[in-house]
Amino acid sequence: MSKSPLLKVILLGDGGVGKSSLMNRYVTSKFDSHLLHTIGVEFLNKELEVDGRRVTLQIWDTAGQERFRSLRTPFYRGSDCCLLTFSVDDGQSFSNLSNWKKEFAYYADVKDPDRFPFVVLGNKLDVPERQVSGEDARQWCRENGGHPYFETSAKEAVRRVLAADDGADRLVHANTVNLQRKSAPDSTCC
Ligand SMILES: Nc1nc2c(ncn2[C@@H]2O[C@H](COP(=O)(O)OP(=O)(O)OP(=O)(O)O)[C@@H](O)[C@H]2O)c(=O)[nH]1
Ligand SMILES: [Mg+2]
Repeated sequence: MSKSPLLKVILLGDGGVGKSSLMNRYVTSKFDSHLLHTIGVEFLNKELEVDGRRVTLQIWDTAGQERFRSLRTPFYRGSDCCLLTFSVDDGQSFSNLSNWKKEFAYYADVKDPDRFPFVVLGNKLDVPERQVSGEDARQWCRENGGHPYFETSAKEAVRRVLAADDGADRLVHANTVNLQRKSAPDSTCC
């Protein structure tokens, strides 16, 4: 049998917006409220079936803090999809999306960023003090290339999984993001 195609997906966004938490949530049901900042990059592979075809999703989690810039940028090349992540309780992380997009396009050598499959994630939906509305985020996506937008909560997702769990020690079967989908104005994806 032929090897399943590899899809490289990279998570970018300010330090602390929850990139590592989202990646951890995708693999196990763990949520750590005292997670340490990532240094450099980490990745994991996940086998998926999309429309009847097996693919290997290779998720790259990067360090968002400015001081780690030179450690993360060499890993942008060859990405098939870029997840631009901000936190809905942090307006600055939302304002920085344009910078993340530019940084990615430059180091990944993307010729036409508006045609590249970026997906925008607004994380920490569970936090009550929201600074960025869903409408603001959707507007940014519309004006910057029509990127799909999903609201997420690494924390709430894990809570729900644990609540639904009957106590068996099992792995989470995470939702998959449909990269073909053009826009999803009201979608939430935990
Ligand atoms: N309330 C809440 N807290 C979250 C959520 N996701 C992450 N956090 C918390 O936010 C903090 C930062 O999360 P990380 O996943 O380390 O953030 P990061 O984007 O990987 O940060 P860097 O590695 O520095 O780039 C941690 O204390 C997490 O527990 C969420 O959905 N809700
Ligand atoms: Mg991290």
